[in-house]
Amino acid sequence: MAKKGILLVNLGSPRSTKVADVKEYLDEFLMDEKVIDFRWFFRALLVRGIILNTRPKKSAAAYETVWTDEGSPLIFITERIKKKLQKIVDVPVEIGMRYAEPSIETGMRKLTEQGVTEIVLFPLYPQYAMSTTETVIEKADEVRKKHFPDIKVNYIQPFYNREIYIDCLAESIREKLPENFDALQFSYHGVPERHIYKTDPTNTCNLNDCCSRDENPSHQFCYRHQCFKVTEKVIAKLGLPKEKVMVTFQSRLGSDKWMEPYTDETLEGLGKKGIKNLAIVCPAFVSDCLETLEEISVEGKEQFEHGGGENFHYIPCLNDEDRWIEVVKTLCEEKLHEFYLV
Ligand SMILES: C=CC1=C(C)c2cc3[nH]c(cc4nc(cc5[nH]c(cc1n2)c(C)c5CCC(=O)O)C(CCC(=O)O)=C4C)c(C)c3C=C
Ligand SMILES: [Fe+2]
Ligand SMILES: [Fe+2]
Repeated sequence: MAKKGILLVNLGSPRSTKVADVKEYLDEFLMDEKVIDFRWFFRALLVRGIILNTRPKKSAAAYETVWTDEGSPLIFITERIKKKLQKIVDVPVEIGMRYAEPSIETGMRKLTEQGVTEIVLFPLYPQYAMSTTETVIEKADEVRKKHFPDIKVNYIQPFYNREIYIDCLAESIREKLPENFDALQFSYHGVPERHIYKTDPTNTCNLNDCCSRDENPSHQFCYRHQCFKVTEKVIAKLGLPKEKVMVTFQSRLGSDKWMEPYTDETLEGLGKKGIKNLAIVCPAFVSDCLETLEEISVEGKEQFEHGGGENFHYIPCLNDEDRWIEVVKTLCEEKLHEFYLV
């Protein structure tokens, strides 16, 4: 009789805030062809010849500001999600990171050591992107074929449009919204525009109005559409007027054209537009991490205040909130049942 298990997969963090460890992590991350999508030679030239000469020091200093006694927030929050989920499901649960440790291989090994032969793998990203969902699935397939050829893996799809997730996110935001705010900003992690074109098998997305349409063949693989959809559904639940809401994209890297508008430039300009009280949320991330705790809560606040803003209110990610753990459980159980159906 097959034994089932759950593997929760998140992005991963360096093992410590030492510059050498951050460099090793960034090397693995940025040398991933699904992240920097150039041929190996040009990727290595850019990453190892340019980025890794300066970025590790800067990133290590940033990690230093968010690191705690428990380590990287991204890792210990994923660990907490695992522990809470384990209490309410009756199959083993492990975590694995796309980059660094504990790796996907480590997570799969821990599951197989408990006798698991069928894994439900959950990439913890609400929206599909080549640099997140797709690279996780590719890596997990590679690991499975190489080390665990006899196990089956079933993947949970991006859940950006699932009502249970939207309800959960909307409720979480509602509870944390300040009494008075002039605008609510949805800041999603950006991707280069090229990635969206590249992963559109239908060639019907031109990164224009089509991403906001209710129906378009490209939506299943369009990160931009999926960010807009989450925003649209959440503000409908919250009963907020569109005029009070903004969507922006953060964390760009390099000189390519990334999706616009950019979060940092927007934040600098809000004060002059009369937005003095801002609430901001980052729904591309289910757990708080460097990109929310440092880039938004600290740097973003400074950018907003520099531009004349007064009250900046960061709304934390879902992290290990009980209502979110229930959503994780439901999505996992749906996939666990698919195993019974085949
Ligand atoms: C949530 C989805 C994410 C997408 C899409 C994404 C794309 C993407 N990221 C980079 C470059 C960097 N991202 C970094 C950190 C980081 N990115 C995500 C998530 C997405 N990235 C998370 C959760 C984190 C935080 C990790 C942590 O340890 O807390 C970093 C490292 C930090 C830094 O130096 O700024 C880089 C670099 C690219 C190039 C990209 C798409 C092409
Ligand atoms: Fe689109
Ligand atoms: Fe990133």
